[in-house]
Amino acid sequence: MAHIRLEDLSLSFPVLHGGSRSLKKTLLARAKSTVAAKSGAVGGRMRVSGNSAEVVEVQALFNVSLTIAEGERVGLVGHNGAGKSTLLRVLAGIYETGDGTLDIEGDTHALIDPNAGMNGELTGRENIQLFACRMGMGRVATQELEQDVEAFSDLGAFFDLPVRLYSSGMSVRLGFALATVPRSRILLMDEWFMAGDQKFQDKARARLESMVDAAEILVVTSHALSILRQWCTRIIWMEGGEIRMDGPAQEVLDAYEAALAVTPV
Ligand SMILES: Nc1ncnc2c1ncn2[C@@H]1O[C@H](COP(=O)(O)OP(=O)(O)OP(=O)(O)O)[C@@H](O)[C@H]1O
Repeated sequence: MAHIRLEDLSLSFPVLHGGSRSLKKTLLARAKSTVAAKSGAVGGRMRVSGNSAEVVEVQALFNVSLTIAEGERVGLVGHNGAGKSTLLRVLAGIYETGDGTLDIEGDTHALIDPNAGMNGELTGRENIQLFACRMGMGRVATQELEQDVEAFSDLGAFFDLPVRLYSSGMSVRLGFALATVPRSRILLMDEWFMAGDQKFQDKARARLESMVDAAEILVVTSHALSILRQWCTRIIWMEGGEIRMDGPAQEVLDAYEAALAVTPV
């Protein structure tokens, strides 16, 4: 049975080294008042590193423990910098779990970066062929993948031009079409996957929904609460790197929306 278990995970990023004393003082003073402001906060906690007084670090996650069982569709909500994307990256294995433990049963697929693995000098088609080669796919499977991505991304002649010439929206089309091909038991998804122009978004939504239906566990981060209400059975509300509330989707989203209504953003 697929599951995710995370115990006492804390993760911080160094953001300022040495010298700049006045900047360090300003950052720490600001951080103190931001954390105190609770739901109106932005970003993780800032503190002077325990190892070196010369390093200021952002505590992106702090003592996070959770268990996600098969069949659960979990949405992550919270203010900007609350730690949602960092948590998603930990679950995807992109960040190491320095403190704490992570136990995952089931293969994961992370829809986090639309341009992951893309080479700007190669054309869209060549990038797809390179991906197929890395995945050890045979000739027929590669051709099918190429046709699928070409049709879905709808890039016309640009499919055969170098990716560095694409607009950001065109890159999203190619990245999305490719990233949504593999199927896995655990699907981790950042909200940019719901972006794009309206025509593409409608097509993308249908493709995503079939992926979500096929996955055994979904963890998605989004500020689009209507999508979370539609897709999720459970919501984890993050605040300053910690879990503020975790429970049934409707209950947590109602509480979150009520907090947003009384807190100027
Ligand atoms: N690579 C990094 N280096 C330094 N600090 C980082 C890095 N990634 C994230 N942070 C910091 O960690 C904290 C949590 O960031 P994270 O991206 O997880 O927030 P988020 O909840 O996804 O925010 P948003 O809703 O704005 O996308 C923030 O204070 C951010 O500044």
